[in-house]
Amino acid sequence: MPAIETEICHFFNCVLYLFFSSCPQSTCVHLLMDVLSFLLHSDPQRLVGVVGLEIHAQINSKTKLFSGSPVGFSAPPNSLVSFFDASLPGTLPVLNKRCVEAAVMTGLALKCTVNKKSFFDRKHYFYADLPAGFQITQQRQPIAVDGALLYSLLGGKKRNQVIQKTVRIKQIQLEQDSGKSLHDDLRSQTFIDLNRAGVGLMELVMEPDMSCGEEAAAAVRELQLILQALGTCQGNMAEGQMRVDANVSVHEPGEPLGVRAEVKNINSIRYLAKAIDFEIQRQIDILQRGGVVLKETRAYDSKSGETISMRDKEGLQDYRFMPEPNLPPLIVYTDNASLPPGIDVRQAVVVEAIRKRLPELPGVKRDRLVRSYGILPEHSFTLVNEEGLVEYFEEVLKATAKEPRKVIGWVTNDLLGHLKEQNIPVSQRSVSRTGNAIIPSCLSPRLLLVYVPAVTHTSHVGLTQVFQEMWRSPGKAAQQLIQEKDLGLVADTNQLHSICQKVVDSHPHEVDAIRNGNKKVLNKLMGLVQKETKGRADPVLVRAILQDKTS
Ligand SMILES: Nc1ncnc2c1ncn2[C@@H]1O[C@H](COP(=O)(O)OP(=O)(O)OP(=O)(O)O)[C@@H](O)[C@H]1O
Ligand SMILES: [Mg+2]
Ligand SMILES: [Mg+2]
Repeated sequence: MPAIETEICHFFNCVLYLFFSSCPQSTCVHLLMDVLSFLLHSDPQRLVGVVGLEIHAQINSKTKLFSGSPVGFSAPPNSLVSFFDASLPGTLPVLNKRCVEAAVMTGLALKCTVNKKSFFDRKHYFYADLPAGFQITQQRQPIAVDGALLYSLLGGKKRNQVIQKTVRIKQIQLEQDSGKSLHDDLRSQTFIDLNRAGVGLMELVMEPDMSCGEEAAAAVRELQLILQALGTCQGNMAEGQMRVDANVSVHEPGEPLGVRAEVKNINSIRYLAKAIDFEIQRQIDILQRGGVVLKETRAYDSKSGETISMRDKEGLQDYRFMPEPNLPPLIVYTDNASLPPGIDVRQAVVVEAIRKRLPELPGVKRDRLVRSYGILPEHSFTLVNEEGLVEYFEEVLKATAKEPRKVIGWVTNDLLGHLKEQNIPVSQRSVSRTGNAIIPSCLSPRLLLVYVPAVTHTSHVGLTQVFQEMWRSPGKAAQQLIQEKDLGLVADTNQLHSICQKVVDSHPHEVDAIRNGNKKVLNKLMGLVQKETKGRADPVLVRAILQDKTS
């Protein structure tokens, strides 16, 4: 709060104090004073949002965290359930090494400290899809702590300035997923599907370092790309493989954090941004009206675009955490040299061995693309954002030996435009919707090689036309379309001669300029010839003819 405002508040406080302290009913009065003083100190105009995320990422593993049942999304209900998943008495957990390795790898990629020793705990709550009545999680000492996620936003008027941000990762804990409740409203029945019960989760807890929906969305998108690059989580939010709880509060900068409301289980990045921005505004409105923000759990309703109260969090807090008695401490080893004698190496989780397997992460990939190909940073974001697009871009570059800046324009505008229009992910480019060869052939660099020389060397015009025709006429080969639609390169010397002559005759000033040594003007004449031929004239021939006619 600026000095002058502080002075004013202080003055009012003194007046209030003098006024009320002379009154007899002092308790009541002090309460009133507190409220008034709060209202004077808090300036709702200066309130800003604070966001901290908890992200549940399903571990990409063939089997569950503590049982051998397979993991699958759309299997028939209760077909992937072992006795342990159903919590039958006498069953015991057996830790899945693959899940531990996934959490360690994710921790390393997010610059966390990996705890050599971590523990499993029971978190008790009652819900029909949790047959044991508790979830095995890591409350006391999780597997990884104190990391950071670097992410970027596109800012500026044209949204082409890359703004780098960081959010701290408090911890990554291993835990079990719960089952699913399926509600049949018509018959007022609830069915339980335990296929998901016991699937391995990584809960990533972020510090409250973000301030709005856009930042949270960018951070979650970056995390999703990282997890997908690592292969530790498939990251498909629509299938619930990544679910986000958004903790939101508002406060005045420099003042302590406000009371948080937790918007649970958001399963789309777009909704995440909307839910957070709605929630920030809702809380600001409450404070501006002089109200109080409740500590509660809320849900996002995508239809109305609002968050709705689910339950009061205050009363819910007693999870009765206790150490999981059926699992020993989880030990991971720094390197092979630190393995104790007699241990089965195949059973051990070795951090340095996992570090060596870390792939190129999205941030590093983007930097490399900008450095090696001279493309714009925002284009590197587009490439990395679409699964398979970087590989495709590099294939095209290699096959055509074209300027990277040209290829990027074609790939990001034409190709992505068409794929988005048809709602086809780039990664599925080899799968044709129409069942014929149009998509793979369109997107194959080998095909580009076939038709690039046949269309044009200079502009994308011909190329784009062929491309569009191929989408319109599935199954037809590029060469066939070039002939049928007359899209080929105009290389007929007589025809080009007469077009060039026409251009030369109608531009005597330009011709004089060239003859007087201003060779750049030749480009203008070349442009005019291309205009006449709709960009399909062979530029090498045109240049030669024009040079001849203007010499
Ligand atoms: N004042 C605040 N405003 C916004 N976010 C906050 C605030 N205080 C804490 N957070 C965020 O709330 C989250 C707390 O997560 P944590 O898992 O520690 O506890 P929890 O939400 O109480 O437990 P549960 O796992 O049962 O949901 C963190 O992501 C943290 O950044
Ligand atoms: Mg949590
Ligand atoms: Mg929480």
